[in-house]
Amino acid sequence: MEEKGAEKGVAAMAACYQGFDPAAYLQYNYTPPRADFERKDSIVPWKLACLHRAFTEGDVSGELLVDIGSGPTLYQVLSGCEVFNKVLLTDFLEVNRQELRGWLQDEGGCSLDWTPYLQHVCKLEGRRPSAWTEKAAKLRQVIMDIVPIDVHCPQPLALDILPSAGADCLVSCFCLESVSPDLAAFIRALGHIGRLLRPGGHLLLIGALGESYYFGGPGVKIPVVPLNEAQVCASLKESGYTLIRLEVYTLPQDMRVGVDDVSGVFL
Ligand SMILES: C[S@@+](CC[C@H](N)C(=O)[O-])C[C@H]1O[C@@H](n2cnc3c(N)ncnc32)[C@H](O)[C@@H]1O
Ligand SMILES: O=S(=O)(c1ccc2c(c1)CN[C@@H](CF)C2)N1CCSCC1
Repeated sequence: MEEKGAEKGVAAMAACYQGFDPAAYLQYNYTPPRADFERKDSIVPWKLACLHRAFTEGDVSGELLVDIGSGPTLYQVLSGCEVFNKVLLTDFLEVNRQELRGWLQDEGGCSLDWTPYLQHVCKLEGRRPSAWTEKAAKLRQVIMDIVPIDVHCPQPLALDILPSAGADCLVSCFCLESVSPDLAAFIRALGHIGRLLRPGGHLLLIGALGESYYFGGPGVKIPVVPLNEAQVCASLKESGYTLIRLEVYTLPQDMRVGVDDVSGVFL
């Protein structure tokens, strides 16, 4: 009976995503006030700096970086694309894969101008902001494919996608807690994606704290598993990960703009 309940919850989540609107989602989360590069307490500089440090400090390295549940966004691989020769983007929805292909083909077919993000990461790397065109070219060069994924499947990707050894690094942002009907499904999904990773590989997991819903488009209210720090740590441990570092950012009041009820972000 329990299995049937889990399958029903996952199916209900998939149904919620049928109305997901990439352009609206980008507008809600990746434009000011949340994405305000002039504000010192904006979440963007913090998030991009965390990703820059994670990809450049310590021993995160190798050949293949896989982004789990990319959605229509690219910020999460702007540092990693300088460290890995191959980047695989993945998402459950064709509308998001199409949005990413639009950027990749560089024919104006995407809903958000990622230039400020590219310029900011160039600054973090000690390069002049005008090097953003080189970074964009680098990212287009290393993205090997944009493929379907389902983190609720024990085998989330098609069998022939990854090398037999697995990926050297996974990054996943605001995905698992936003697609899981409950905490048990969140933990199972952590285990499923862990099987894509080679032994000793790294997972950079970014997510929402205290969030119970978000809008994936006008009127598209999507339930989220509300997590606290302790649940994140316990879930990682239960699914076989060794936690290296956890950082938390508390969203300023004026960044709570009605598109969700998130209170913080962890990485
Ligand atoms: C909140 S968005 C996160 C997007 C992006 N990573 C970001 O940082 O903004 C959650 C993403 O998970 C995807 N998704 C939905 N169901 C999924 C599933 N079963 N497996 C993997 N991804 C799924 C959605 O299509 C959506 O792009
Ligand atoms: O932290 S954000 O404000 C952000 C970005 C994306 C999301 C949320 C928050 C909370 N709801 C999630 C629903 F899944 C999606 N942010 C937006 C600017 S760039 C860094 C990430």
